[in-house]
Amino acid sequence: MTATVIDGKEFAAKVRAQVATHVTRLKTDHGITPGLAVVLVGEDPASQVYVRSKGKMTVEVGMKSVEHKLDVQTSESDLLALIDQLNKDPEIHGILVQLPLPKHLNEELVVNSVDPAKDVDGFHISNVGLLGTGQKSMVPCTPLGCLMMLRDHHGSISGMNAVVIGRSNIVGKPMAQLLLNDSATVTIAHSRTKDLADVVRRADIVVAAVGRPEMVLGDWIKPGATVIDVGINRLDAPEKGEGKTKLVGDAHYESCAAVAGAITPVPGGVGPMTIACLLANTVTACCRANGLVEPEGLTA
Ligand SMILES: Nc1nc(=O)c2c([nH]1)NC[C@@H]1CN(c3ccc(C(=O)N[C@@H](CCC(=O)O)C(=O)O)cc3)C=[N+]21
Repeated sequence: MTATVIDGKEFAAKVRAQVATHVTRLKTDHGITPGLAVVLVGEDPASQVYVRSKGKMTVEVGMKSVEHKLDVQTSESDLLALIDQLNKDPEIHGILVQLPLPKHLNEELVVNSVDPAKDVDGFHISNVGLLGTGQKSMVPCTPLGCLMMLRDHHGSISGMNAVVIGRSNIVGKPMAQLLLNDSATVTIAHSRTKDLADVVRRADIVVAAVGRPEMVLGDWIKPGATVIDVGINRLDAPEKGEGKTKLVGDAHYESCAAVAGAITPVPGGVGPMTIACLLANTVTACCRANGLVEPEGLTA
């Protein structure tokens, strides 16, 4: 069997088009422009590229984009003061603090200082608790994007066996909660799981989010299963020329695609959906802030 490729790039473009429609409606019917603020501390080149592409797409869907680039040595109190200012700013509906932060800053404290209603990353402890109890919350962008692709591909995932590999607060844990809320049978596995290959072989849905390049192999995959590859690993690619690099996922694409029923590629899979969901979350936050009906299909 050769897997159906789930095209995250195409799907993300559709999600962004839906977002744009809602932005237009908010502007023309209510005179409101959703605004997203992104805070970047330090000058990590990969983060800068990512922040730029977010800013561009935010503007493309008609929203207001604000970028705050702070020096790598910014103090915690200065960062918290900026977050406080953004929390109070009525033109800002979503706030994202790019992670990881430089070592001298307390990430938990910073994340929990964002107004939960503007927490478009869904990392605030209130949103984590709401998601964990099946209540309305802001949902982390990467898992939300994965859920949208799974729902689209399968219609319903109720009763399916899902194995999430990885237990991070950013992907693994919220992914498991979302799958559970959709009535999948969920196993959270990780690098220390005993007989990991055998655990994965039972899965109808495999979400690979361990952060180890090409770790999940084709012979771990149940024939016909769906593989969602969250990993984005940049590896040296001397075969492409000196100094060249390539992106690979946490799943070994060729061997998995030979067995799976469906698979997301890297690049062009989960990554673009993450950004689309960030924009979707900003519209959702804007609607909730203004007591308006929130868009269907853009939330969990
Ligand atoms: N508070 C916070 N929220 C985040 O959501 C967050 C963050 N911090 N820190 C950094 C990571 C990284 N991240 C990516 C999103 C999309 C692509 C993406 O679209 N990647 C393209 C490839 C891009 C390329 O070619 O390099 C793809 O997979 O097709 C990548 C990386 C969000 N992050």
